[in-house]
Amino acid sequence: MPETTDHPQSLAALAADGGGTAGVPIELIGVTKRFGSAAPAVDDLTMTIPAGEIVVLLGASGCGKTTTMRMINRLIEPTSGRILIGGLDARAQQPDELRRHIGYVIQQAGLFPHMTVAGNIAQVPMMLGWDRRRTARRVDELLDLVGLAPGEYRDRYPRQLSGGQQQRVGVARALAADPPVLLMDEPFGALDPITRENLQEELLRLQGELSKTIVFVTHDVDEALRLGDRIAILGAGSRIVQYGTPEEILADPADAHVEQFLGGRSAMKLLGLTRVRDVVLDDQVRAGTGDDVAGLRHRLRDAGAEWAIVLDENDRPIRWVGRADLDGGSGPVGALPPGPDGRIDTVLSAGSTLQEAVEALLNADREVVPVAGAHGGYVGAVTLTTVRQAVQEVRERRRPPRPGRTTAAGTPPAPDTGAPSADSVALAAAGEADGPDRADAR
Ligand SMILES: Nc1ncnc2c1ncn2[C@@H]1O[C@H](COP(=O)(O)OP(=O)(O)OP(=O)(O)O)[C@@H](O)[C@H]1O
Repeated sequence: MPETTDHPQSLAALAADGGGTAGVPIELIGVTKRFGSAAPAVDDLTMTIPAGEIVVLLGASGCGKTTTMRMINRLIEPTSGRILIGGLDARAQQPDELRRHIGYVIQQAGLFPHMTVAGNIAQVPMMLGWDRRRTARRVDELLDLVGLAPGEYRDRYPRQLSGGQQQRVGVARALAADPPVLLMDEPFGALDPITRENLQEELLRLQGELSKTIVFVTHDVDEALRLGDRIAILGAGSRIVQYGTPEEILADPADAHVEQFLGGRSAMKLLGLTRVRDVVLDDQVRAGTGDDVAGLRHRLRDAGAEWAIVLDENDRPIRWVGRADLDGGSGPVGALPPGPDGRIDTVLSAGSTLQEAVEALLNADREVVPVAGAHGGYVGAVTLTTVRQAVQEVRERRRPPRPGRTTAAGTPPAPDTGAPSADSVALAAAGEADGPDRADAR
């Protein structure tokens, strides 16, 4: 092992001392796991999980997702291949030590029933030899972070918590020692849909603050699309069928298997991922309340339009005014009596998804819905044509060049982390012996 390098030699050294450790990349290189003589559970898997991203492993039951994940924290030892975490060979780390710096969240939280919430969260800090005061402070900080009031929850036992609260404690426990990597194995699988959605939102919020590298296993396509910066769709033996961003996968599914997996509603799902602000909006004839009625009539005629949108002095949409409302009128537009069909029920925000836009269009009385920018000012409008064009455009834009897809499957460009090269790290210190397969990490 080279002694003179400035690079850290262990994940413990990578983890800042309570100071907010960001994620590190994970590389799996030709990783295979065989259980006995059966076909490999994981067969020669090579993939890079970029630092600070949520990468979702998505695939049918038994395809090897959990085995893949558990090889990262050495709950399962690979039969062959290498796994680098932050550039460090996982085999060169003591398994226990490695696991203290890789958070692990499983279905139904896996909390110790005889320990309080605080006791559960304090497990890893105690193993790391933190003193009581520091540990107690960290427990409260983490409870706050996952949205549980420390005073109310720290002394409860797991049985006194709902499933969702238990899972929040599970996440707090996994984050206790501020690990750069979080492994989450179907963490929300046992929760009802509403709790599940809330926790997904919470996870995204947390990740916005923490930027960990998160490997997330699920069978649920919608969960994958919602959470993943990238999704790896796995076939038998964890073979990568497609690896890309949700938009890339929806816009250009690698094959019929992926399309089938996506549930055949890829256009609708793409709508849910695309924001109104990112598409070319339709423009409507605009009118200020002080504009002259006769002038507006001419403008509508010249534009071949039936309706204009009336905006207040701050450009906020007030109502629609039609050619028929203007006929025979004079003076300012703002003085016209409101027409029966001019009401604006819905104004979309620029942050709305195209799916929300379609819902608004279906519920609206007209085939156009205005969109407001940050301060409520009108920025354009959505019509069904806008939506259709946007989907086509997203598909074109997201579609990677064909030969590139082989690159996408396995190795997205890894950011330069300044981590040591694999060769600078001792390789075989931990030996090859199988670890405690199927044991749950604490
Ligand atoms: N300890 C073990 N001994 C023998 N076979 C195992 C062991 N663990 C997993 N397997 C087998 O390896 C394959 C992959 O299992 P794994 O749990 O990784 O799949 P998975 O994709 O996570 O499935 P699920 O979505 O159902 O959890 C399966 O065929 C499974 O039976």
